[in-house]
Amino acid sequence: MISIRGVVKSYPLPSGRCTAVAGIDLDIGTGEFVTVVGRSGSGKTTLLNLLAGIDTLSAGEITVAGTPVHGLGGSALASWRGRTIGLVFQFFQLLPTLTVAENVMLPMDLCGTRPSRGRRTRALELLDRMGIADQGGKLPSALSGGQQQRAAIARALANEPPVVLADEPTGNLDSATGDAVLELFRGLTRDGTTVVMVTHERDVSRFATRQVTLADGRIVDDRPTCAPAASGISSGVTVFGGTTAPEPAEQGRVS
Ligand SMILES: Nc1ncnc2c1ncn2[C@@H]1O[C@H](COP(=O)(O)OP(=O)(O)OP(=O)(O)O)[C@@H](O)[C@H]1O
Repeated sequence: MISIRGVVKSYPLPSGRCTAVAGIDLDIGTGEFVTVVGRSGSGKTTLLNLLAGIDTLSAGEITVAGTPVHGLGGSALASWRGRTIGLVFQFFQLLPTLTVAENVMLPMDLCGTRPSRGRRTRALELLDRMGIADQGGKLPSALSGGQQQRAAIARALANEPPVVLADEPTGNLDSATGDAVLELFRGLTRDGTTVVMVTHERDVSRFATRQVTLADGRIVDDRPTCAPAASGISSGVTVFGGTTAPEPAEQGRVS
């Protein structure tokens, strides 16, 4: 699903060049749940941004779902990203003036996926799957941090992307709510979605299938984890909404 070959990313600085990614080769298969860990400044976010085509390569090649990302630009890149990549961020990045349902509809609006009548239905289905069906009409600011991240994940899934890229998605959540997010990602992989997640937390091996460690822009470790088989989404289980993420724990989250 993802092929990374000889990837380098450097930034010009007044004092010289900063090499954030210093030569990475990596293959990630369909349905893998890969965590990318490493010290601050090791190049994790840069690598994720390169995968999403948010940043441009200095050297090398990246192919995602059969498309050479390095060969795309402008509207073709934006269209490809909208249909292929679901992005999840630490601070949710929901548009504050749109309702939660409208936020989830946004990727479909931008990419023209589904007839416009079907977009709201799809958004409400996704919110239901995330356990926040009753929050669709509210503005994001009315939701807890955990609920906002569920909404952001619903938005990321709107166009049924084969790849989800998440940058510290649990960094702003308490541990129970964060675990529920990780459980959700694990459930997605059962349906064949590939998940790559940057995290500072090393103790996520029970959710992910593989852990890649970066140092100074290079891979210094790449190993399978002992995560049990994925479950959840495809079996119809609501990952959130009280079954695996009890509300009392979420009330303690940072919002
Ligand atoms: N736009 C930029 N211009 C110049 N240098 C940059 C830029 N973006 C990142 N860097 C540098 O590249 C290196 C890698 O940064 P990156 O954000 O990828 O690391 P990270 O592992 O994600 O760090 P953290 O865990 O703190 O988020 C750092 O030295 C950073 O200062």
